[in-house]
Amino acid sequence: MRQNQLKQKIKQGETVLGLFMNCPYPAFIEICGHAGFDFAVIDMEHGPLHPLAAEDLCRAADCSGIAPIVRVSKNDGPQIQRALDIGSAGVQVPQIESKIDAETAVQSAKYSPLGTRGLSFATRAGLYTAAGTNITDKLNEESLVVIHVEGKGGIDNLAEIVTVPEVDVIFLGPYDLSQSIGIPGQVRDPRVIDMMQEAVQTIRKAGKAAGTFAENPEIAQQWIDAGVQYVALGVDVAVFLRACQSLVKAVDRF
Ligand SMILES: C[C@H](O)CC(=O)C(=O)O
Repeated sequence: MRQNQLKQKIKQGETVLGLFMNCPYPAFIEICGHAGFDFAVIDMEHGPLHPLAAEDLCRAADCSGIAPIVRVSKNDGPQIQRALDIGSAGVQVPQIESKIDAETAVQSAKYSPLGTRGLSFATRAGLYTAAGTNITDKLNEESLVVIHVEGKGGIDNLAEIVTVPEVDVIFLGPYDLSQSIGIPGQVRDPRVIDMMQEAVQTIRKAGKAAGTFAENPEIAQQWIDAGVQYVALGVDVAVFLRACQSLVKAVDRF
């Protein structure tokens, strides 16, 4: 899948499946593409990734047609710009609490006239040599903007947040949501699930795509059935941990 096909798929109402990547090893993201994932979230919020490693992950993603999306550590213009300059197909911006937060994220992600993203083509996204050409409209069109609503404040302001143009996906973070209502980590608690289900309806009614995180395929399926289109199924390190645990458990060592 070419990078911009992710956005097309989402716009056509298809469900897309990805996972979070914390590991800097390019082969892992390439393998995820071969496995059939549509996107990988290169996690610069909770992962230990250096920008050079993130750029190599974007490069490796292109080898197997998986769309690399960078999650920045906060709603910060320079970070969002760099994430797109290194060749990601889009950005995920955490902790959006208000309409102004969402507008700020869009401004940082888009070139004029939609935003204030700084312009240099001496970047991977600019193919290093594209100076003098006019591809800002194309890059604006292709870049995917995913915002995280993951606190009670964001949920309270969701009806306004969903009106912001150029936001493609509103990602509900179950862990941060659970923490924001005083039950940290209890992502299967009905209070979290009810809040998320209601949010999915608000997002869909506004014509946006809803996204979320699922720890396993059963939970992913439940959210897909509830109308979530952009599903991050696990985190690379946790997937590796579970695989290691099942190997160790499978051998009888007396
Ligand atoms: C795997 C992610 O960190 C999920 C997330 O953002 C959440 O709050 O949940």
